[in-house]
Amino acid sequence: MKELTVNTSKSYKIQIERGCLGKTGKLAERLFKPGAKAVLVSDSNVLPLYGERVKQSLEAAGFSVHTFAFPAGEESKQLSCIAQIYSECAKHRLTRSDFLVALGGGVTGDMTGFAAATYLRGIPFIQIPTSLLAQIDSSVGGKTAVDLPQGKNLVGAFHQPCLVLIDPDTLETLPQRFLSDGMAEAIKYGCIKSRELFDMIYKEDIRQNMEELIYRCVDIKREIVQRDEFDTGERMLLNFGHTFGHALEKLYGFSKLSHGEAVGIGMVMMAKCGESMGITKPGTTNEIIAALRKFQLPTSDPMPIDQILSATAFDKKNSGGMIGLILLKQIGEGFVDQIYRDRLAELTEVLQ
Ligand SMILES: NC(=O)c1ccc[n+]([C@@H]2O[C@H](COP(=O)([O-])OP(=O)(O)OC[C@H]3O[C@@H](n4cnc5c(N)ncnc54)[C@H](O)[C@@H]3O)[C@@H](O)[C@H]2O)c1
Ligand SMILES: O=C(O)C(=O)C[C@@H](O)[C@H](O)[C@H](O)COP(=O)(O)O
Ligand SMILES: [Zn+2]
Repeated sequence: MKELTVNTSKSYKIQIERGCLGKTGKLAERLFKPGAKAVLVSDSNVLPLYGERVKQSLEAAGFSVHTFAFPAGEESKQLSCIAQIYSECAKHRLTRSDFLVALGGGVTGDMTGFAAATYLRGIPFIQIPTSLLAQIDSSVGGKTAVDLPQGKNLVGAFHQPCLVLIDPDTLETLPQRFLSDGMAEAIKYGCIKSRELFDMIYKEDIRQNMEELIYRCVDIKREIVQRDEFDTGERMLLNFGHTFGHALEKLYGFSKLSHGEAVGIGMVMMAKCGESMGITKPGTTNEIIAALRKFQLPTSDPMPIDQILSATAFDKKNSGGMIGLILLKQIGEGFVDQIYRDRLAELTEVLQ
């Protein structure tokens, strides 16, 4: 078992332990009054796999639990689904001393977190991430959101969970495509902060060491988020590959590319730009491509660059006429560069 504490505006624990789903009730007892109500939010794939285990654990601890599942997939990450979660909360008369539980991947976590941030102007929620991506990234740090047709995560709030429970055993049922999806974000951490982590991912049989991978990634994210909870500086590093990645997701209607696939392509594009500007160490792009290929992740996309650049208008790192770009000096060393948006075309010429 590994445990970490996140010290942000709210302090909370992250527990990484095989089989810990069955401990949800015991851990929630420390946070909520006996008899509190919970709405357990999940998706159509995950609820049948793990819903009963979590529900029973919470009920055994004296909580009253209602479940709600939405159709699995990024296409559900919309305001209409949030409205359905609100309806569940209202139907069961949740108060501010009650709570939500997000059981599933990043889509479940982001939506449940946003519903928790806004229902009654804020109620607590527990993150129980079941995809690799959610275990290493989305369950920690309090970014919650839904997509709009215009772009990714355009409506959301910062709302930290009160507990993150990570059971690596749930990865046994995760389809290969989504395991790879999570590996893209793991490679991201290596790129921005740790050559050692990057090498571990690239050179070792990482499937044998998932707990260590989860711990290392979450620890990097925790440290960054503690220093910049509200995304005004260092936290933007976690967006490496996301400016073009989010643009691609949006351009394909949030259906063709998964988040990790799009971010992987975005990282390659950024590394190429950095190399062509003479900022990034030569050979970095090829290293990233090789790491992504190890997990059968795509490394390029035929979408025309002018369309990608137009779609970046909705990136949250835009401010006035400037946009924050996340670039690498080398693997393990990311930095944020503010540039004038009208220079984007020139700086990305290498991608034509
Ligand atoms: N808030 C953040 O900081 C943050 C960080 C990274 C990504 N995200 C968001 O996370 C989302 C992507 O997350 P994701 O890749 O987990 O997507 P997802 O939630 O859609 O899960 C991927 C697929 O795996 C299935 N699944 C999840 N766990 C499973 C399990 N244990 N067994 C079987 N199937 C399982 C889901 O049903 C789904 O079909 C995107 O919307 C992205 O924007 C948010
Ligand atoms: O936690 C963060 O900060 C991140 O940027 C993590 C990203 O992996 C994640 O995809 C996040 O949701 C993107 O945030 P956004 O602010 O660009 O919507
Ligand atoms: Zn991401």
